[in-house]
Amino acid sequence: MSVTIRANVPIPLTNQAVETKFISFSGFSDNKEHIAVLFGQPTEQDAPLVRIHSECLTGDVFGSQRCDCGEQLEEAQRLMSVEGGILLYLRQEGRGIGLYNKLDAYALQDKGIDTYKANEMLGFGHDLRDFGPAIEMLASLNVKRVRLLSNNPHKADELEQAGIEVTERVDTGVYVNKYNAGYLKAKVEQQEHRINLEDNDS
Ligand SMILES: Nc1nc2c(ncn2[C@@H]2O[C@H](COP(=O)(O)OP(=O)(O)OP(=O)(O)O)[C@@H](O)[C@H]2O)c(=O)[nH]1
Ligand SMILES: [Zn+2]
Repeated sequence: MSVTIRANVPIPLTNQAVETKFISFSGFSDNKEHIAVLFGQPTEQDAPLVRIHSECLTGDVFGSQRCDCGEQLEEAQRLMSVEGGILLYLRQEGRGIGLYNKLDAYALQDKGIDTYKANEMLGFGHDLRDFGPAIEMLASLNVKRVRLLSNNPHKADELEQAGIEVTERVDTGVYVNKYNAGYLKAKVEQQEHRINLEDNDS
């Protein structure tokens, strides 16, 4: 399994202090358009800040409050615009079930089903994500050590198992509100996400 860089193009972003480059790849086995965004010259750092972010159209683009994805994406860009870093944006919407199915899962959640059970009721696993493409992108960028911006210990495990050293797991902020409180609570209770919901009133 290996991917190669297809294009490496500067794309200036609003309010970025450092240069940003979008890198596309050839050779993903799932044929999806995963992308790496480089802030500054992170590949020259010993262990750059890395965020592996799974696509969430509702949160990332429209600022949905049903999850914390939009805020986490914004935070990653804010931090990386100062210290540099690599944002790996994986096209696996809805933890891999796709947008339409995610909306079906939301409809079930509105009837009181939790986020993981809703996936299962629709006939999916609770999390269908594959972090292989992120590992392949890091390998092709020659990045062997990272500081991982995530509350999800499973992402760190996947990298370590693939031989990429996680020198530090950096917690993201806690973005709880009345619409996403149940979703975040399920992540903490069922998937050991490190999110301190205690100090935050929803
Ligand atoms: N199936 C399903 N997917 C959801 C739901 N809410 C958010 N998502 C998806 O969950 C994924 C969240 O991805 P990330 O933010 O990268 O990962 P994470 O596992 O929450 O871990 P962090 O790195 O701490 O953010 C995205 O693909 C969202 O589209 C939901 O209720 N149901
Ligand atoms: Zn989301």
